[in-house]
Amino acid sequence: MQLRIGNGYDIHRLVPGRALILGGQRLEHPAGLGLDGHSDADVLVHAIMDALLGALSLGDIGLYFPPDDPQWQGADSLELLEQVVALVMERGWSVVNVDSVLVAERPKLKPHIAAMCSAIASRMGLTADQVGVKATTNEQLGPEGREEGISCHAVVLLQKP
Ligand SMILES: Nc1ccn([C@@H]2O[C@H](COP(=O)(O)O)[C@@H](O)[C@H]2O)c(=O)n1
Ligand SMILES: C[C@@]1(CO)OP(=O)(O)OP(=O)(O)OC[C@H]1O
Repeated sequence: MQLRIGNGYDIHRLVPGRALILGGQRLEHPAGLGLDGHSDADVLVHAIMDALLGALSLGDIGLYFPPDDPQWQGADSLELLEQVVALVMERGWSVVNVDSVLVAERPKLKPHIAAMCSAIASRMGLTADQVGVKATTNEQLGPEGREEGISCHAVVLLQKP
């Protein structure tokens, strides 16, 4: 059996007047902020997509969904994730597991983690226990700590018989 590992990272700015969508869940920010981007700016799903592509040296999400292409304006990142998983599966690979960490000062993400795992797992053809989503503050340090943005790191493991 062959194994491949991939890692992904993304960060988006927190701004007024935008929705806050993480792992496909629409959340409320206490200051009414949301994530800016060409798509729905779901940093968690973007980091997972980049980890999947990275595991097979297939480039990054900007290659498949260019940020200057109007086709992806307001895109639902979970739908893009389905397309990236298809690229992986058509090459004979399957996902062993996904792990990720969201860096966000607010809102409290813990109550939403299970829903994020279920939504991501269902779009990836996995069970929720194959998808890890964790959250940490940045202890008020750096851009995430100043609530200028939310970032996410993700890793995936792929296997091929
Ligand atoms: N936006 C967040 C950040 C953190 N959590 C949870 O709180 C725990 C402690 O966070 P620290 O940054 O102080 O280590 C963390 O392990 C998460 O369970 C959260 O729910 N939402
Ligand atoms: C999926 C895309 C599509 O525009 O989303 P964006 O909201 O632009 O987010 P970013 O992580 O900056 O780049 C990835 C893009 O491919």
